[in-house]
Order: sequence, then C-alpha cells, then structure tokens
Amino acid sequence: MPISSPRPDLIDRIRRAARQEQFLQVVTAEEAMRRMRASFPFARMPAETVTLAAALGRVVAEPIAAACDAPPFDRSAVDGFAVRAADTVDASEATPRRLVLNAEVLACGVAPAIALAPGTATAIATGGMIPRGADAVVMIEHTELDESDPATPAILLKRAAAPGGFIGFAGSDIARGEALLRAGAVVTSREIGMLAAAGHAEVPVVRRPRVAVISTGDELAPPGTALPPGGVADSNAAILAAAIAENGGDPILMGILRDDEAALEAAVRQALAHADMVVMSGGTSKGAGDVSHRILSRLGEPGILVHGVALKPGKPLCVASAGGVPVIVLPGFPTSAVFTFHEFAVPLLRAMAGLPPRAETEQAARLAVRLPSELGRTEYVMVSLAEAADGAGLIAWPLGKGSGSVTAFSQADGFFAIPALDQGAEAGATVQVRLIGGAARPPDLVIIGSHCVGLDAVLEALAAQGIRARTLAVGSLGGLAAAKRGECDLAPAHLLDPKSGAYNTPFLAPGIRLVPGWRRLQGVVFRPGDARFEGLEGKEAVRRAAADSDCLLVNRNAGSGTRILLDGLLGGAKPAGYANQPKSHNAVAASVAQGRADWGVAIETVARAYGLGFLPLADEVYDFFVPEARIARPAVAAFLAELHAPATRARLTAIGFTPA
Ligand SMILES: Nc1nc2c(c(=O)[nH]1)N[C@H]1C(S)=C(S)[C@@H](COP(=O)(O)OP(=O)(O)OC[C@H]3O[C@@H](n4cnc5c(N)ncnc54)[C@H](O)[C@@H]3O)O[C@H]1N2
Ligand code: MOO
Repeated sequence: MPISSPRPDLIDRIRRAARQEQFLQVVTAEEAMRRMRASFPFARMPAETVTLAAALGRVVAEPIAAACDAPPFDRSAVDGFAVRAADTVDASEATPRRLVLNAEVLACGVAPAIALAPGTATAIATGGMIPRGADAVVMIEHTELDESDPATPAILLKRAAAPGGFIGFAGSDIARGEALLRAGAVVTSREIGMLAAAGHAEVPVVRRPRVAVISTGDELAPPGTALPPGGVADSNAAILAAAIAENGGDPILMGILRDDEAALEAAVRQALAHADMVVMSGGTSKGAGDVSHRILSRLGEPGILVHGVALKPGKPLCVASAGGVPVIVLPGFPTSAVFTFHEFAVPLLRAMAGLPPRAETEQAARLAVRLPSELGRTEYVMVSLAEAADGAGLIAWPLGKGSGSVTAFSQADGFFAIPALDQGAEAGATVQVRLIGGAARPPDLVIIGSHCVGLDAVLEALAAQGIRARTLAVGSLGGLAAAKRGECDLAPAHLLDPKSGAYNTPFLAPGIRLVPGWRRLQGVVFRPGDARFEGLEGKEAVRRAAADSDCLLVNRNAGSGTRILLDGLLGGAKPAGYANQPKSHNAVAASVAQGRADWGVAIETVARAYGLGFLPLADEVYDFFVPEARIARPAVAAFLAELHAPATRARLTAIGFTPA
C-alpha cells in the first residue's frame, strides 16, 4: 500500500537519519580503545571497609597483615600429656618412665596454672595450652596410668618424646605482622577463613563501581510482562546487569526510557549523580542516534570520544566522558550490545573494580562453512565448537543468528574475527576461536539439521545423564551435508522425495545410516474462524488458498522438508506471499497468528501452541542421519538408547508425535 501522507515524525526521522552520517565517524576498535584509555584512568575505585560476612567476591584494596598469631599460643596437637622431653629420654617398653601427674587438666580454653616441674606431666587436650616448663606432648595411647600410689597418680611412659613433639607453636601458621593478603586478591571463602583466624572482623575492599543501566526504546517492556504488538522484552538490561556484577560492578537498574530526548537526558543526569559509569543500550544507530549524541554532548567535557567503530557487531557504539564519568551507549541489538559491552566496557569496569584483565583463551578450529563478510568492518562470528569425526581437532559452526539474536552470545562457545579487509572466510579455513566463559568444552553430542520439539524431549533425558548436546537448526539438507562431511553426530531430517513419495531413505549416502525417529502431522495452519479454511480438507484448502490472491501465504525456506511438501502440493504455482520464507514452523505460526499472513504449513504441535486452526496434509517422517564413523561414540549410543526407551516414546506420544 503506498504511503499517501507520510506522518511528520516519519519525515523527521528520515531527515535525522541523513544527518546522522555526520555524527558516525567510524574508527577502528583499537583507536576506540586508545581514546578510552587516554580519557579514563582505568584505575581502581577508592577503598571501603566491609565486614567478613559481606566480603565474599570483593577485591582487597590494600595489603592486609595478620593482626595476631595463629595459633595464638603454643598448643597441643593431640590428646595426651605435656612433658619435658628431657624426662623421657630413656623411656621404653622395658623401662617405662614414671611421671607424676600435676593436679590440673588443660582442656581447650584453660589457662595453665601449674608450671611443669621436672619429673611431672600434665594432662592436656588437643588444642590445650602448653604449660610453662613443658616442651613436648605425648599421646595418651603411648602411656599407661600408674595408680600404684593413690596419693600421687602418675603415668608410665613407654617411648621417648622429641622436643617440640606434638606442639603447634604460636604464630607457626601465620605470624602477627605477616602479609596475609595482597591488594587485588579476590576474597573467597578461603580468604575469609584466614582473615577471621588472623584477627580481622572487617576488610578493606575496593568500592564496587556503580554502573547505571538504562534501556531505551518505545518497544521495550520489562521481562515477563505481556508484550503488545511490536513489543520486545528488555533483555539487554538483565544481561548487562548480570555481566556488570560478574565483572566486579554494582549494577543500578534505571529501567526503560521511551525515545524522548528530555526524559532521557533527565535520566542520564540522574544516573550521573549516583554512578561511576553509565551504560545505555539502544537508539545509537541511524535515525535515533542523534538524540543520544545531542544529550551526550551536553553532559560535560570532553563529551563524545567515539561514535562508530568498524566492527560487526557493534558499529554504532558510542562512548562519551561526562566530566570524567564514562557513558557508554551500546547498540540495541542484543548480540551487539553484549558483545560491545564485553569488548569495551568490561576492560574499564574490571580496572575500576580492581580486577585483573579477563583471562582469554583461544583455540584453533576448522570453519565448517564459507562465510561472506562486509568489507571494511572487522566481523566477529559467534561459533559453536564440535569435535571433528576424523580426529582432526575442532570444527567451528557459525551460529548464523545475526546481531539481533538474544541467544547467539549466550549459546556460542566463542567467536573469531574476519579481518576488515577480507570479504569472507572460506570453508575449511583454520580460525582462532576466542572462548567465551573461559573453559568452554565441546558438547558431547552435536546435532545439526532440522529442529523439532520432539528432539528436546529426547535431549532432556540425555541431560539427566549428564550428556550435553548442542543443536544447530540449519534445515534437513544442511544437516545431511554436515553428516556427509562427518561434522556432526546426528542430522535430524524430514526430507520428502517427491518422485517416490518416501521420506529420508532416498537421500541416504555411503557412510551414513538412517535411524528412524517419529512421525509428525503436517498441515495447513490458519486463524480459527477464518471461513476460507474452516471445515475444509487439507489439500482442498491449499488449492483454494493458492487461487485466492487476497489470501496471503507464509512459505518456508528452500531445503526444508515442509517446503518440499508444499511445493509438491502447489504443482508449480506461486501464490501470494510465496516469497516470504522464514526458516521454522514457529515463524510460520507466528506470522499467521499475528495476521501478517493467512496460511502456511506447519506441524500440528506448533499450530496448537499458537492457538491456530489445523488441517492435516501429510504424516511427515522425522528421522536421524548418523555418520557411521560416529555411531559408536558413547554419546551417540546413549542418544539411540534413549530414543527407543519406553519413557521417551511415551513423552513423544504425549506431545503429539508417533514414535517409529
Ligand atoms: N539504515 C541503517 N540501519 C541500521 C544501521 C545502519 O548502519 N544503517 N546499523 C545497524 C546496526 S549495525 C545496529 S547494531 C543497529 C543498532 O541500532 P540501535 O542501537 O539504534 O538500536 P535500536 O534501533 O534501538 O534497536 C535495535 C534492535 O534491538 C532491539 N533492542 C533495543 N533495546 C533492547 C533491549 N534493551 N533489549 C532487547 N532488545 C532491544 C530493538 O527492539 C531492535 O530490534 O541498527 C542497525 N540499523
Ligand atoms: O554493528 Mo551492528 O552491531 O552488527 O548489527
């Protein structure tokens, strides 16, 4: 439909977008970091004192010496008798030494009153204070009570004691004044124990940098609230707050702000009054970017340091210094936001928190597929790692979800860079993958192909056995190709061969086996009550809808089993909407449910989940291609066992599938 009278705010937005070009002065990531280092001290915050109970995870601000000795006095390490070693020199089984017992028992916490005279011994407990005159302790089991003279109870000692034997001397663990913790140490339960033993009830720690978090965007709603049409859950604030805490900061959630310059400026000023750093997300790019740009130039000198970095994700990053306080505006796209936060904000945050730079681990891997890349921007590609079947190390599978993904950063094992001057990376190229989260290890089971909720039911059972699976939804044909290259353990597929009408078997190749999975019902989905579909038989509905130019289809991507089915039914026709080709059953259902399309083909379970009408078309077979080279792997064997287990079959049946 043509726009007959564009709204003034739309015109304004287009004008602003053009102006925005003047603001975005893209620099390299290195230059951006150099400017940040020149403007911010990258130094730890001042110290504050906290109690031991509040010290966990904090960074020690200054060297801490032991305030007292540990142990605080010479003490016995065993239950027995304090003696003079010289009195025991000749003691043996044959010639035991008789030592007269002193009239006190040195339990823990008892201060000795009687000095130990030659020829005597004092009963002492483990932890008891060594009396004056004693220089060794003998264990009770190496003595015998001698009550031959009831007036003077004594012990018979059958072996010699070495001077210092079984005595823990004062300060032997920590001596008063000895360095206990150095500045920069992170306080764990172990440090807390030492501090308590060495006489400290409190500890000077680096004050946590307070980081205000602001999300901007008219479309945003707090997580968990019902989303209006066009609404998006504010996930950036949640992930950023947690990442701030993980990196030593104290997040202050300022909430969601609408795209309103005055309100946004007021919020940023309020944040600056309390915070040591301000992190915003959204509204940095074309059209809206000049709003934050204008605000940031008014907040104090020197103002904007960087606006635009030659990075993907992360191009519209904006960094300003409001009178020395860092204000970092991250792109709104979730992957871009969290990636730029880790690259640019985290180094500064950790320095302010007194934490060392994050340890970075790299691992070489072979890129599974060819990737084109935009010239002029360093592109960071989020990847999953899998072990190659041929034992040739790791394979990197791009997640392929783009900057708008909320899961790419969370699900990736790491990322690698395609340099700004390269137009892409070739399949098979060796790439250096920087691991996210430090100790990522490849999953036990790599599943690449078509996704199905039934698969989740099997994987849940595997997870209960501690087997971690990674699934990459690339479609049936993509999975089959990966299986042929030996790059996955399982390739779930529902490939219909239009000639024979058979599923999957016609696609078998040497070195690949087919393990039957389950059947699922495919059908036409439509909004309930739509008279164009209600009551029709599936194939008839397809015929009528395809002939109605007002009835908009949402198709599926080429290579998907559903697409092959639909193309077969359409017999070469390309009804209205045919070019709209999302990649999942869910996207088809969402499109119909939200009225962007009127019909599509999806599986019954998904139709039900979206409250849609459903007209059965075909029983679709969902099986697993398994490379023979991988079939003996324990995780694959466990998967196959679980697949056929009665409990799994019952679960699959309950959610609407028919196990093979
Ligand atoms: N014509 C052009 N358009 C875009 C360009 C460009 O150069 N020319 N750059 C693209 C790039 S690169 C990025 S990155 C994004 C960044 O856009 P903004 O920073 O202005 O972000 P928004 O438009 O506000 O939002 C983008 C996207 O992210 C969602 N979003 C925003 N905030 C949140 C949040 N707190 N939690 C979850 N999701 C959020 C928002 O709903 C949008 O979907 O611009 C490209 N466009
Ligand atoms: O540079 Mo933007 O951050 O990718 O999509």
